[in-house]
Amino acid sequence: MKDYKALAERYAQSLSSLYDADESKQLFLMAYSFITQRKTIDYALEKSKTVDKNVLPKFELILNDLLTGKPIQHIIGEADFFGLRFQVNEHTLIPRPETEELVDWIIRQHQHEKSLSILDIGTGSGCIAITLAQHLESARVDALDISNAAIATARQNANRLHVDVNFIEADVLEWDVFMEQSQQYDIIVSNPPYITPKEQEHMHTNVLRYEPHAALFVEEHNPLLFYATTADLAKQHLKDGGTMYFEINQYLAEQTMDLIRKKGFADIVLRKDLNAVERMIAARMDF
Ligand SMILES: C[S@@+](CC[C@H](N)C(=O)[O-])C[C@H]1O[C@@H](n2cnc3c(N)ncnc32)[C@H](O)[C@@H]1O
Repeated sequence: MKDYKALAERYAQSLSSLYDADESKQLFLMAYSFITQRKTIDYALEKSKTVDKNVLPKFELILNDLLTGKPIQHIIGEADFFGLRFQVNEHTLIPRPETEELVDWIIRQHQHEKSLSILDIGTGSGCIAITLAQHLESARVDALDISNAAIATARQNANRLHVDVNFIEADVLEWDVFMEQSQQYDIIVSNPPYITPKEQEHMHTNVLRYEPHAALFVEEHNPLLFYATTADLAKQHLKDGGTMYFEINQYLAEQTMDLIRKKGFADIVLRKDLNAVERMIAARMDF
């Protein structure tokens, strides 16, 4: 580990200042390239020039964060999602590639429809809501989350990306109190918390240490609570012919399908992600 750090420092000194980006980010990328071996030393050298000595302390900090396993996205404060760059922090889940697949599915299904109304439940960084608003022509998008801090971050992301989304701070479990009957949607989508406490032991410690637990975990005795709640909400607030989309827990795929069936939905489709894991569901109301 120590040699590794020394090696990274040595190469950081000859890091290029050709980039316009923030120096610490350059240094981070250098260090990261060594730590992950994703980029070769040749790549680093090709970009090399002498780096200002004043920057080295920053490099130390970044490198130490990396060595303790802090996610890259939290170090640079950004994550890529569907070709867009989102600000992320300790209050928001880092958007995942599986969720990009869910969004891709929705866009392909609805790209030729105009004036869609969409509700994203548990928006976090806003990645689903903002990406859909950007890709689906003239869509009107509402997005809710229980976390005030997540909503603030999502709002900043929408502003930075020049996308119009109506953010609502609310607890979805109380939807029947705050939602007006007139709010009707073509699409209701949710990537809710779905990990049971028992699954924690198989999870990477960095996820447990750095990501918001309220975004990840449900209670052991009621792991499908958010799916049942959203299905009830959708029965009242999906337009005739509207579709509900979920990201799901792969270990609870059958139970989630059963639940949605029992709630009266039809045309239920279970879809695998690129890793062949049962990861998402679409369903229509059987009116
Ligand atoms: C798995 S994260 C998904 C974040 C984002 N949509 C994504 O796909 O990256 C679940 C989100 O649900 C929110 N959440 C948890 N409990 C909630 C509740 N009762 N009502 C509304 N949102 C809730 C969390 O704050 C978190 O942002």
